Amino acid sequence: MSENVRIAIIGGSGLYHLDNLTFVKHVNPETPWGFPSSPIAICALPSGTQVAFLARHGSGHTIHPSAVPARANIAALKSLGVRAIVAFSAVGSLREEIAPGHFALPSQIIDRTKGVRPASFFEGTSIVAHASFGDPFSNKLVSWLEERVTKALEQEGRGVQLHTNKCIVCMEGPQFSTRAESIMYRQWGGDLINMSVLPEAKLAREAELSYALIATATDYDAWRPHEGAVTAAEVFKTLKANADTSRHVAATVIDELHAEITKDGESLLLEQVGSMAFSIMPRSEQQKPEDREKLAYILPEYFSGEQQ
Ligand SMILES: CSC[C@H]1O[C@H](OP(=O)(O)O)[C@H](O)[C@@H]1O
Ligand SMILES: Nc1ncnc2[nH]cnc12
Repeated sequence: MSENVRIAIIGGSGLYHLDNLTFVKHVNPETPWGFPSSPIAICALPSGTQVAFLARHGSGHTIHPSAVPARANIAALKSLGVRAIVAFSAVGSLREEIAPGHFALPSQIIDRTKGVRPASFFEGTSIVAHASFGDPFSNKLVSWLEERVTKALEQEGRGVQLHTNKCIVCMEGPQFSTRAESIMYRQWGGDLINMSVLPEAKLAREAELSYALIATATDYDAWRPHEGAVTAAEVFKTLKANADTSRHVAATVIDELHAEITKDGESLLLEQVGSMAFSIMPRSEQQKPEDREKLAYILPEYFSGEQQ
């Protein structure tokens, strides 16, 4: 079910719709990994450019971070024709200078999930692949966004600062970290913490989609010695303002991003396209046809048609 939509926005806690854009319709593709978190809203800018919006935890925030159907989400977006994802996430700050209300573009991830989330499209199949993940975000998309998001924040005029080149820790949750863990993550080089960037970023990589995260800080987690540890109530205080700014940022960058990724010739922003060619283990004689069919949903270039 291909729509004429090349960009997706994934909304996290507090960001459940893009009501600053014109709603066109909902689509709800069933993928080989089930249905996405909620129906995907196709929205339009005044120029006519369309964007797919998906609420990570469902539109009523009913899905726990460990239970987000990330494979279905990424597969569904790819099936619509999406090539680049800009994901938003409410995060804790592990650094004094990243205050609640600030935004950040991370460039690295430390994985503290506990192996309970399916993290690969290849899991459970007869096909083995090892995607390259040293640079877990699409560097070109991230640096492209840096300038545009900075401009969008200045234009909004609320004084929201953008931090770049940060490292985000992804923990399992749903409980927040202990003080000891929070201090340890700082020592490891962590700057931000959330419960959602993984496996989302890994799956986007396997599906050859460009993926960047805009982290929106809500709290200082639990590392500050003379301050209380984070509570959900504290997070809620900044969610609405962060969501308003996120909608403004999204609406500001989408047209230019769409033009960039659909321009003639190789777009600089589609650096992931073709990357899985060297990640799939080549001894293909024993690959099961039903597994190839399943994987063709996200990677038709490699798995549809006759086995080589
Ligand atoms: C509501 S606090 C914890 C919750 O918020 C973040 O969600 P998201 O990344 O979808 O914005 C964090 O990752 C946790 O899931
Ligand atoms: N302190 C925190 N830890 C994990 N996820 C979060 N999301 C928002 N704040 C968080």
